[in-house]
Amino acid sequence: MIVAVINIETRAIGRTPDPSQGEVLAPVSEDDVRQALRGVSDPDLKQDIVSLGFVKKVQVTPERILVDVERTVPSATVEALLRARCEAALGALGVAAIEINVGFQVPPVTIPGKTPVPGVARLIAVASGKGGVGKSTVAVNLALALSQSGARVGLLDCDLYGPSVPALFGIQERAHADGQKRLIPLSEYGIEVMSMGFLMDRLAALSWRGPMLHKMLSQFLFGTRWRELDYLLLDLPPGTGDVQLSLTQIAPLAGAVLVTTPQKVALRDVVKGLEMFKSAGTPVLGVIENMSYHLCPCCGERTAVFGEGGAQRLADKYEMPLLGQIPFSRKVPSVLGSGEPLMVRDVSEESAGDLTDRAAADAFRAVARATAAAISQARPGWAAAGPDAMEV
Ligand SMILES: Nc1ncnc2c1ncn2[C@@H]1O[C@H](COP(=O)(O)OP(=O)(O)OP(=O)(O)O)[C@@H](O)[C@H]1O
Repeated sequence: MIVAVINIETRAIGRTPDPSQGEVLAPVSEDDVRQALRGVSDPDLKQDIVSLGFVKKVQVTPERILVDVERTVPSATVEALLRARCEAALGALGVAAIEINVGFQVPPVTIPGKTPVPGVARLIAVASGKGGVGKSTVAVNLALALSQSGARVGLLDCDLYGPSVPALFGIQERAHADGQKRLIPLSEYGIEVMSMGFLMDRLAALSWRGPMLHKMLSQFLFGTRWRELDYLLLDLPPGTGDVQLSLTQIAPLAGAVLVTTPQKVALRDVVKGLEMFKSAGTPVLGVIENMSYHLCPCCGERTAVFGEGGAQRLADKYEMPLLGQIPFSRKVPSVLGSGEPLMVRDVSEESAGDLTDRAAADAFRAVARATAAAISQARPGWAAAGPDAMEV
């Protein structure tokens, strides 16, 4: 009994027991390990990893503790940090070797009344109230940033009348169908991409009415051979027209992000998008403010060209997160059409990338992290079908 008391004290102060003083560590149990890991907070979700259900396996022998941690958000960016936090928490247990494996699995979401998209775990709509706010640019770079964080990502260009994703990726090829008449997405920089631009002549004008648009969107979503994607991003046309309404009806959206600039006119139209998603039961993950500010490449001085704080005020008013602020970047527009989005370019100082490009790339990475965290906790279907609607 006395030994046990000494042991508890020994663990609590985190030092190696001294056998000459009669200190012997009692065998560490799985419960001890889980208890210690309750003190480890997930860097993105800000909750302890045990309550989040991320601790999947604990194995304890007198010489070694093995822990498998499986997150629901891509882990590449936080793997080392989380491993270090776990090691620090378990170090006090006094076992010689500690092995922590960190991985992730994005669990698929099923929304009652909506057909799942084969091969896709979570669909995220990228929408804007106004045209020209940089929605497609954000969608492409967000897809790349998510992919760089370890996720398998696809991008569906839902702008049937004016597809811009092929130009942003620099894809000239046409898409083909397989033996079962399913469209095969094109692949660029590790992203699976499908767009109307891969099926028709770039210059051909399309004039379809609602039912035809609906049919084409269904074909793109359910008739494309997506290959085990964690996230499929849908780049919506601006506004709240036929395509957006069709998509909110048929696509099992796990969430939506709204892209805006800081200008009043753009912000005002974001609210319409917000209402549209709300009435469809699609959680709005947050707002992304693009062209937020300009950084002087020489001195780093920040200028709010279109005004300051607009998206933050909107986010506060409608109780949604501001997922990030993306500054003007010289490399974003200059590469339009050349097929090299900012997130695949080397913008390091050594390669003569300037401050504005590095700031934009950092902002896209931060937006991707915030979006992945938000989608992992989103509860689609609540507004439409009540809190029990979602099955994960
Ligand atoms: N952060 C940025 N810095 C500099 N230029 C940008 C930035 N974001 C977007 N742009 C430029 O703004 C223009 C509009 O961008 P984009 O085509 O992505 O907008 P959009 O909202 O998708 O437009 P639409 O929906 O009307 O097609 C493009 O020339 C693009 O290069």
